[in-house]
Amino acid sequence: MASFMPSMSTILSGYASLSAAIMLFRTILSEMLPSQIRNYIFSKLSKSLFYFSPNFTLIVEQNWQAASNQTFRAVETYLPTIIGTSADCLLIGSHSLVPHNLNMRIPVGCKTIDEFQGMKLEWSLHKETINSPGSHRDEVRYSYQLKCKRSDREKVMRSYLPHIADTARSILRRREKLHIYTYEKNICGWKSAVFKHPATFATLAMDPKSKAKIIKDLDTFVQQKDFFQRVGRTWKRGYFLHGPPGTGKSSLVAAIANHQRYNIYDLQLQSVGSDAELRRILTSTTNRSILLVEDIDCSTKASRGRTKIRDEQEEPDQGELDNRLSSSDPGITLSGLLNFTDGLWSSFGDERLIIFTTNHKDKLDPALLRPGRMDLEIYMGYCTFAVFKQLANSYLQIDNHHLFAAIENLLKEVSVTPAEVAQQLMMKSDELQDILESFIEFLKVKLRNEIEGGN
Ligand SMILES: Nc1ncnc2c1ncn2[C@@H]1O[C@H](COP(=O)(O)OP(=O)(O)OP(=O)(O)O)[C@@H](O)[C@H]1O
Repeated sequence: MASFMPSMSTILSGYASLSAAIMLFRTILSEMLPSQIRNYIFSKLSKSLFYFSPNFTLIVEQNWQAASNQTFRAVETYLPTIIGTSADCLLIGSHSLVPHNLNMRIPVGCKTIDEFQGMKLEWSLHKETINSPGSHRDEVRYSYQLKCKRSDREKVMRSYLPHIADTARSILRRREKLHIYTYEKNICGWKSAVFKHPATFATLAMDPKSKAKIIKDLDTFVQQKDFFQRVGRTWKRGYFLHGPPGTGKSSLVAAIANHQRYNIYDLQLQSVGSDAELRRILTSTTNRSILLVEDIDCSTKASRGRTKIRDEQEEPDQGELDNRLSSSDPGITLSGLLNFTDGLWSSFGDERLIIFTTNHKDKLDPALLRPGRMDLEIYMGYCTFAVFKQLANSYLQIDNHHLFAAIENLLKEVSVTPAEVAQQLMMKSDELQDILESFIEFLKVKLRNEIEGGN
């Protein structure tokens, strides 16, 4: 046994040779190699050594308890900011040919290293295809994996993950591109497109007091996180927009999205088969977004059913209403809809707006508009003189004109929508006088038709 043991002098001489070799190697590196090559070798060496040391893995899946996982979203937003030379492969793409406008992500199976407060953190993206029984379509799920040293685990949880959440939040707040999502029944999910609607509160013509009230409401809402938490309510707000077609309801939604920098989930309730499907769809929406249900009067069995029921009896109880609405044909029930404004909707998500629009408020079930359900009711009406002046300022860049008095008088008598006024003011002529005279003529004809139609 002793014969296999090296002697002390052998160990010492071996140690001396190794030290000399390391010193020589370091001298060669620092004196003979340029600093860039030196740094490159050190970074490769430390990266290789690091690969052997991580022994703790954190997994961030796309969904968390049946809803979209906000940590996944934060990581997805954060990683492009740290992808540097350490990534072995990159996924790139863009929505325009503007130089420097490339988006970067790590592709599935590739790795990138982040450094934070002296820790090395290795990220990778993974994909899993799940064959759900009874469904003809495979489900694809993504997850991020974070590998680090076990000894760094506490620091990762305490400092690194909050750092990712903070960075992602501030990126999302000044996100350049907004998206509009529409629900596609055939893929059972949301399909996104870049949202580029130019409407803003500056271009939207509406009663100045109402406009100021909405802007104040929105600005207050974003600052109320602590308030909602304190009073035990979900951080959400509901707006109900109504008025005739062409009065700017969609433009107002776009102005709100641009003001808040919120994505829009545009939900056509007709495309949703059942309350269960509605719940699934809604839990896959993200925070800081608008859930938009346009033309709610013609999109639910809730509103259609009500008319039928109203003919039969005055106040059906909720259970009866559900049964009637769901027994024959599938679709969303009134209670399903109310569940996402009050019940279910209140139980998940942060910083969300829900907006219903209709051209026919009178066709809606009053239960939808009961106090406490929608926080703000906004009427978008026919063009008043104040609204006309805003449109004239936008389209013609004028604040006054001697023909304004005639227009003011006519607008008191004619029902004309801002969309119609905008169309008239876009008339192709260099002469302001021609445009306004032609607009006056348009109003007179409309007035004549209204009078004749009324007789
Ligand atoms: N209040 C307004 N301010 C500025 N432009 C407006 C306004 N209302 C309408 N417009 C112009 O008319 C177009 C159509 O308006 P918009 O679609 O917003 O009306 P709407 O009330 O949503 O109509 P609908 O009920 O038919 O969907 C807009 O793209 C915009 O150019």
